[in-house]
Amino acid sequence: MTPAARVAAAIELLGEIAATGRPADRVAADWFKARRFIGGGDRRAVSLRIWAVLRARARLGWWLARAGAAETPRAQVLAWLCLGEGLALPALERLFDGATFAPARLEERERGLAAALAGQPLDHPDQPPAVAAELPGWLHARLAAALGEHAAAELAALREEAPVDLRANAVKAGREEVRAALAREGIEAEPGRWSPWALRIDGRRPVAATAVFRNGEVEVQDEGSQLVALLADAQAGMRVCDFCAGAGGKTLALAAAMGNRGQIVACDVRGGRIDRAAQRLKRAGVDTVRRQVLQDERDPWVKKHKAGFERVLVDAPCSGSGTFRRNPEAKWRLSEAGLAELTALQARILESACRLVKPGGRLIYATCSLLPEENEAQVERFLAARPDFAVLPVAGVWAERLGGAPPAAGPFLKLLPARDGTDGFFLAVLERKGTAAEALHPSTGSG
Ligand SMILES: C[S@@+](CC[C@H](N)C(=O)[O-])C[C@H]1O[C@@H](n2cnc3c(N)ncnc32)[C@H](O)[C@@H]1O
Repeated sequence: MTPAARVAAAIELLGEIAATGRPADRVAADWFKARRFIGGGDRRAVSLRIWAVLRARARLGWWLARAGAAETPRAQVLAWLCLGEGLALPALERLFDGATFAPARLEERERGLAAALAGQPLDHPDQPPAVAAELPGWLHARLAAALGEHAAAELAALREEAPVDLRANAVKAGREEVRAALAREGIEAEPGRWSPWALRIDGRRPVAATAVFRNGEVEVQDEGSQLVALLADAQAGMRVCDFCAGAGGKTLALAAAMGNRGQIVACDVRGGRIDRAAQRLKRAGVDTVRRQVLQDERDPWVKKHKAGFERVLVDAPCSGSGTFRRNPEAKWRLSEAGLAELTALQARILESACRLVKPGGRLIYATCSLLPEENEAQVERFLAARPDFAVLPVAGVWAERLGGAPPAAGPFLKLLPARDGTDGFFLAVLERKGTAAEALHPSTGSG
């Protein structure tokens, strides 16, 4: 591809992302799949540019509005080339030259726009805080309030690109073994800060193409996700339910924590996601997982298996506000009404999934959100309705599983990107009162 064709491709792909409203990574994957003639180098260059534009969307929009220009994908890319890549008018005219595969020639008003933006920085002191933080106004207000003294550092971190973490699959190999194998394939990795499985690699490397990935010795997984699975404290021989298993990221880690012994039931309402988990489980050498597609959270399967599990992980559907580094466009798809729907769903899931926990067993509630309405408030509401559950302070679980102390004090685990180097996560461990014997004669009538 010529440099101009790469620009044209970025404009086209951004248009597709805006039009479909689907997650940008999936739209991009489908777009490249339909254009297999685009080689690896071109693909990387186009991807880098569209992610850069998506990450800078609010600031680019602010500059475009100031110049009186509409916020189209073409204008966004033009503004990015000026403000993010430092190109001036002559270079832009060479890219927008109207040749085959190149973007159409610049119009007069676009030349004016480029002249107005040339030499300007992307960040400007007049930008409102929400624009500078790359967040919708309502969400900026909520996150800033929730993060308090951490707001400046964490909101800045959420704007940046996330690191790439790997999880050595303990079912097949130790961390040092995996690290050495990756090094032999040219990928340097450093041990993570918290999880005994974690390796962090430098930048975007083709991990999926390595032999060590293909034979299931390593998975791509944020260190925060690994900690959630470790703190679920699933042990060999236990019966564990992963209620919102999705494509099985945490299921795989739970199985590794259990030494691939015991039984895990991976549930989800999306059958397609669980099917994707099947391939990953096979590659990882995990054979303790049964898959269960649920109609909804109150599927009769739940009642049938009440008090049947020592551990129930609810990795709830959430705003994903702790992972905005990875999905920079997700925040623009979220609305206040959508958030209210999510919190109502989380409450319904907790209310139903808790029935699966044996007396003496644990319900682990996790989100990748930084918003208290999805986290602490959700747990408080649940505990008020279910006095047969009590909070198990996370520090004790952390000390037992990982040694030492969690990053911050408090009954729950809260991970913050800038402070802890992970995605943002929340985790609460709730123990069901009573002993295992009571499981046969549960005293609460709610089933
Ligand atoms: C945060 S994602 C799970 C990610 C997964 N645990 C992992 O580690 O890769 C939340 C999941 O909850 C599922 N979900 C949504 N509504 C649900 C419901 N009512 N009952 C169970 N799962 C639900 C979604 O399909 C989604 O896969």
